Amino acid sequence: MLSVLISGLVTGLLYGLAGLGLVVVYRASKVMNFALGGMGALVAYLAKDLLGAGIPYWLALPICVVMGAVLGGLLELFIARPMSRQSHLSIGLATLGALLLLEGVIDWRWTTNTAVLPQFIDPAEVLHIGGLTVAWNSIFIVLVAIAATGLLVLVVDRTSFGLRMRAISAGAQTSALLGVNVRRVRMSSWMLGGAYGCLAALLVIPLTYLSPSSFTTFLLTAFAAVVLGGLTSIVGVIIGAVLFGIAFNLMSVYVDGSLLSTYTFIGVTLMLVLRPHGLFGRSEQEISEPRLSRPSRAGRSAGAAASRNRAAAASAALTGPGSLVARLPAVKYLGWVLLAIMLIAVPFVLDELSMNTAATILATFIAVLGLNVIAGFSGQASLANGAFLAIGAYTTAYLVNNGVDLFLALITAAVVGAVVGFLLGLPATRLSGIYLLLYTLMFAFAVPELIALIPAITGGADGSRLNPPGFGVVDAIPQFYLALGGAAVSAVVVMIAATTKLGRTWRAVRDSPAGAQALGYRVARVRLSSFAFGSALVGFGGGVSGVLIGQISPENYGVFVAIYALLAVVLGGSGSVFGSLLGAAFIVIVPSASAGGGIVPGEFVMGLALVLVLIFAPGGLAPLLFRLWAWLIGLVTPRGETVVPEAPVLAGSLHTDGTSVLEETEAGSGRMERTAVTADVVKPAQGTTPADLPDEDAPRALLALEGISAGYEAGLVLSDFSLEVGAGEVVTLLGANGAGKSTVLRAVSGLVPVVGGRILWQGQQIGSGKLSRVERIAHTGLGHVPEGRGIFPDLSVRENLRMGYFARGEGTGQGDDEWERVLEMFPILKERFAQRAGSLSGGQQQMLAIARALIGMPKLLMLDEPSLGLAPLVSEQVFEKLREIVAGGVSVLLVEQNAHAALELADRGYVIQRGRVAISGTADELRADSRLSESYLAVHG
Ligand SMILES: Nc1ncnc2c1ncn2[C@@H]1O[C@H](COP(=O)(O)OP(=O)(O)OP(=O)(O)O)[C@@H](O)[C@H]1O
Repeated sequence: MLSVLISGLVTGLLYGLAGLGLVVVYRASKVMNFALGGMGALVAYLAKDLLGAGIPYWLALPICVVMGAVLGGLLELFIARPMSRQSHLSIGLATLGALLLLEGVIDWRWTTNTAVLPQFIDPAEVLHIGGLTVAWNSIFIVLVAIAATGLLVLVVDRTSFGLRMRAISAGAQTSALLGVNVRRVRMSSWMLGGAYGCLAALLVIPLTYLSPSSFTTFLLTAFAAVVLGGLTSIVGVIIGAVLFGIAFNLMSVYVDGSLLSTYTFIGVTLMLVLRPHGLFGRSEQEISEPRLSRPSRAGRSAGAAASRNRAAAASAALTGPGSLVARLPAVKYLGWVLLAIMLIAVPFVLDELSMNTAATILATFIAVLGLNVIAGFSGQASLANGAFLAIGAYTTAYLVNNGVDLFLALITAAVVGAVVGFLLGLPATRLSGIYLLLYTLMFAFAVPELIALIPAITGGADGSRLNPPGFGVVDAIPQFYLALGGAAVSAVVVMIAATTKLGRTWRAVRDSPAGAQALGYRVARVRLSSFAFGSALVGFGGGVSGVLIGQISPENYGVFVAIYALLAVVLGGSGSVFGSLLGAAFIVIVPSASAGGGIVPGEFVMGLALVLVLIFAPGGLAPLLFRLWAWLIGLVTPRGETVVPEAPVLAGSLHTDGTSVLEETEAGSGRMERTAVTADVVKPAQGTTPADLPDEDAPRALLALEGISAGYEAGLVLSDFSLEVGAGEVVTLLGANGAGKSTVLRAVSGLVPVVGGRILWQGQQIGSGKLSRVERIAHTGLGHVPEGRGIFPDLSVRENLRMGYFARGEGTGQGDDEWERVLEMFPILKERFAQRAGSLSGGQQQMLAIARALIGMPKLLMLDEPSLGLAPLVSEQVFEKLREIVAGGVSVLLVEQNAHAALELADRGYVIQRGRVAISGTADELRADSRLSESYLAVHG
């Protein structure tokens, strides 16, 4: 018993260590780095080579851990960073691509065969304590794991890096405004995660075996252990993992080892339903930050506009009013008809081998399409595809082997798929992101066990034959037409569903669950319907592909089947029927081509393709082909017959270096990019000035906005907007909701790119040279307290204040004169030093936000609606503090709804209306202006 507990402890600590590798990255980037599995295997092979070359273990181990850190850094640099504006899930999928790529590299350089990596300490070396024998290697693992965990706790809780990491986990944009270099922190986290994951791999692989995917399998279980412990607490992760390891070992010895994954699935399900944030985790509060999309890139230059004109012409040729499509509706389906004819002709033109491949593609297409309904149409990424394929195949086999007609059996497989999908979907509708992935992954692990459990029906581990009369292994042509018929029916059913209300609600829920709920949709029910619908298709596809395989067994349906299916959805195009076909063709052809003597391993090609598509064509291959098709149709359309929409042109340059400040800050992360056309036409830029050189006629103003245009993907908000703030001046910016006030402040801070005009800050142009990134702008003395205060809720008051130091471009110091002065000014904060900032009252949070900005010693303090949501008395206290700050000589740019209070404080003011300056003048002039008193002062006075 004791030895089982000890081995459980060792396993648990290793799960924990691997889990920490995942958690560190997750905390900084909200991404599950699945590539860690491949990284661990790669460094283990490297370790084997180093040991083989005579390098001692004590040296090889740290070399390989450093290598893990380097791999982590490369992943951040080449995958996470270019994708930083995409959803976390997309980046997670790209790491799956990187996993395949790394496995391909291992295949290429080393082998696909299993090997053995020796243990650090010879297993023969044991310690006898009483009657107990413990291997020294186990003691070594326990000590290393405890030391590594302790070190990480110290780093995260006590160092400046840890503080920055926790801060960006709650709000990357706000951290950047405070001067934190978000990219650098993320890079360090990926490196740290790589080192921890690879250390775990080097300790665990010697206990099992070495193969390209052995550490991935371990890591997927570690993933479960980590989520059980809770992602927010490092110690929680380790304790959760140890409990998991011990329970796992006890079960495998005392209960039924053959049902381990099933018990895990049940445990994970209960945990996710009862404690969604794990045993020791808690719901982490994040700062609500705006998603800042850029104005359309296509509109930034005349050249781009011209090419967009051509693309628009081509699209209009296909779909626009008066277009070819409008005149001849059949053209819309021309592609499908051509494809159908080609497919029907396959048996007449292709040899048997190629025909079998085509049949496999079609059967795979059905399953990929089913997953696309779940993941692409309704936005629920699932790893249970292999399990549903198995359910469909076994149902079909059982019925056919008992004399049921094949077609009836296939329909039953679809019904069983739908029912199981519905049941699985019940808890799934409450889950999203990695929690949903984990849940479906555990289900995928459990199903093969359950299949083996009922050998009377499934044939157990030996599998089951599925050779319906007329469709046996030698009947290639009927098999092909079965797959083609199944694929055609599935495609038509999905196409019809997509155009009905059902399909529209799927997409509405995918694009914005909250928005869909506000519109009256029952989100859970909609998700459940897509889960059941998609699973029915996958079950049906399982039956069809089972007929093609002939002899089915649990190994056909491992978790990699699901990973490949997800890959096919993303590669082809999520939410696209044609994309599913492309994706299916890819995952069938590439591995079989490489198995047939290809030079490059199939995993490598698939992984690389997935990564490249996700980075450069996030919509998948189908939209690209569609554009090509539209272009071809455009070519054959007689000139002058198409209606080309007026293509708007955004003239003028963005920045002198051609890049937006926003692109570099990752401020808009979490949103899928879509290329939209901006409808506004803006005036040309007024020329640019090299930022690092003093301006020729240097402005006296501290801050000068000179006819700027700026906005978002949906359209420009500011146009020809000018404003100045002099040294020591207090300027207020007034305007109605949505007028563009916050956008002005965001443009100054570099969060929103300026596409026309320029902003000069102390004579240098924002967006270029030294001022090309948000955090660098903050370092030059520009303080920005954003709308909603931007307090880090889970950091203490003291830690929030320490964040202020980053704005000076230094590390976190404390206790200097400024610190003391600020605390004197806000004594309440000193009283609440150790308290969680999220537990402060609204007024105190506002004081904290202002105090934190002051610690950064700003020359100009920009405040976005500091009185928002505060009771009048508290709001008056905030203004009292602002008066003190102004008396101290800090310039202020104040955005306020309360015009009365703002004009009392300000020297001058501007009123903004629909992105332009409507009125400007001194505070007295504005107070006397009847237009202003009608619209603001009367209401707020
Ligand atoms: N992140 C964003 N993405 C797209 N559009 C946005 C975004 N933020 C604001 N907008 C749009 O830009 C316009 C101006 O918004 P902005 O927040 O600058 O106005 P505001 O004057 O500060 O008003 P409010 O007091 O409501 O914040 C609005 O039409 C708004 O819908």
